[in-house]
Amino acid sequence: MGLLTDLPSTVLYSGAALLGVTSHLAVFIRGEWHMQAPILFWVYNFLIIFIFIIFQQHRPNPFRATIFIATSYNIGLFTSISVYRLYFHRLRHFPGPKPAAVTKFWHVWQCRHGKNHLVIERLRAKYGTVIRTGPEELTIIDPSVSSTVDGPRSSCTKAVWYDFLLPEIAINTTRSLAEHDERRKVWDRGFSSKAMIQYEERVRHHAEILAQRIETLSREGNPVNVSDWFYFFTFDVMGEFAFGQGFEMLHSQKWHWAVRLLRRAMSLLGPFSAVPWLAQIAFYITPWMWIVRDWLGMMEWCKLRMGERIARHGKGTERKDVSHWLIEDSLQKGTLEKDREWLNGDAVTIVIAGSDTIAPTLVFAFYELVKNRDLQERLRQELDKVDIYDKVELARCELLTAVIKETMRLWPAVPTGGYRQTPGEGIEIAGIWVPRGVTIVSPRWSLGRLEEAYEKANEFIPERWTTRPEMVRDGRGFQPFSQGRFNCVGKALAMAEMRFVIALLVTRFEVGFWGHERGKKLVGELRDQFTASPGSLKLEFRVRS
Ligand code: HEM
Repeated sequence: MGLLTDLPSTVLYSGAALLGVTSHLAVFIRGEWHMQAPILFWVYNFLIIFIFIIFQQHRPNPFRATIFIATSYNIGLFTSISVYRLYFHRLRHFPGPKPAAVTKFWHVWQCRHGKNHLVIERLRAKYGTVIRTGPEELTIIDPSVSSTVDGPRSSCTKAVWYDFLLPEIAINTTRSLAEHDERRKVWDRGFSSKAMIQYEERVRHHAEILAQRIETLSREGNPVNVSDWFYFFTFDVMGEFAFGQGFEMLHSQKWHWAVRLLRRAMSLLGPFSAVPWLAQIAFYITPWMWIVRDWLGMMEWCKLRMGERIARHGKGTERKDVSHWLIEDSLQKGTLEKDREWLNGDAVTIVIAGSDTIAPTLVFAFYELVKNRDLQERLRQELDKVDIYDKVELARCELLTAVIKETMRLWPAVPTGGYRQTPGEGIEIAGIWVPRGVTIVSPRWSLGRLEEAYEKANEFIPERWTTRPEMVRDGRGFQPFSQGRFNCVGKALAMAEMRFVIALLVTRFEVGFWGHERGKKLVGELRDQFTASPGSLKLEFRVRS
């Protein structure tokens, strides 16, 4: 204690700065620390209070001395981190903004309006294909990346980002390959062709309600804000698949409060997903705060619904939904109580992954169909020739599938997300050697707009997927559902759902922009918060005679 109180101030502050440098070089330089962030936060604050108490008895101005000591430590720590990341780090030779190499906070600031897709586009224009977008992160905009990091021979894992939601755990957030593969087997059972038939019936039922609602609005001479209605539809469907009960938004014609919470909480993923350690601190230390409270409130709501869903399992009233298969597996293994966190997390996954992806894709598909009325008419002609209630016939409609694919290319539901981490031995990606432990970002938004990969890349031309294949110069980067072990388990359901909704609405209505609407808000207010969150789009649906 004497050492701390008797030493001259300059020696004390220099010692604190040296301790900062040492703690970086000896401890923090290795491994991942984001999950320890809450503990580190408490230890740091506890030590500061402790030093202040000691100084109170021995220093003339204890408060000032404590602040100086903390500041000296911080300066030592952050100078060491910055110098190391800029001049000695394994990624120092990669181009990119210097502040991004020092701290992820640079990216947080750039994404403060939820426009990561545009931030990356600006960086691509300035730095080219490979950009260091974080101290340990490379964004690589090359069509070959997906097959390298997600292909069958890849041993890449999911990156630190996926710890963002801990302690909740779910199939799409676990970073353990073994745990993921085990859980995936259970999920696959829930998406067997037998299970799919039951889901599709319910999708159709809800789509019919959607069409009726739209018809009522249209007959009353009202616009249809598809950025609301397509979300009402998808959330109602997925709520049923997760908890055996929808959110009833198609009936109430307004947002369910839990979905509102969920969507507000998802906005966290826009700017803050770059710093998962900050999210951990917020979850543990400030659970009462603003969006954190929304997130935790939404999780609690899902937990309660899942509890009710489990209670209904096996009773005569139960309808087979995705949760049925997850609960059934836990019951068979006798691990229901142990698996509760998985079941809660997976239920949230069903709702978010199933709704927040299909809804924006439908919104943008209709945006493109109203921009190009000739295309809409050609699609209608194709659909008028088939029985849209026949799933197989619908899947054979080439233009319909092409419209969906082209929408997913230009307006991907997951615009920049899907981060991977390079394995222990490092890996060659797009002809570059990337060392171990590096986060790889391969943004679909930018890949879909690569002129090297697509002729007239910024134009919506569905024929590139049918009669004009030469317009796809390099299709390897087109992975809207991802590929390999982490690929989308709901892909077939999603395609069937989107095909049916588009077919139903296009054959029943003629669709145009409402009034002076031209989609300015839709695109201008589009936010990238892992999934795409579009602005509003008001359309006019006129019942076909
Ligand atoms: C347009 C519709 C959809 C698109 C574009 C889409 C896209 C994706 C993508 C890109 C991934 C990989 C995410 C990552 O790497 O972190 C993914 C995973 C996943 N999706 Fe979808 N998805 C769609 C619909 C659905 C539906 C309807 C469900 C059903 C509940 C679903 C459930 C999942 C699940 C559970 C995963 C995690 C799979 C795993 O890690 O094994 N998705 N999806």
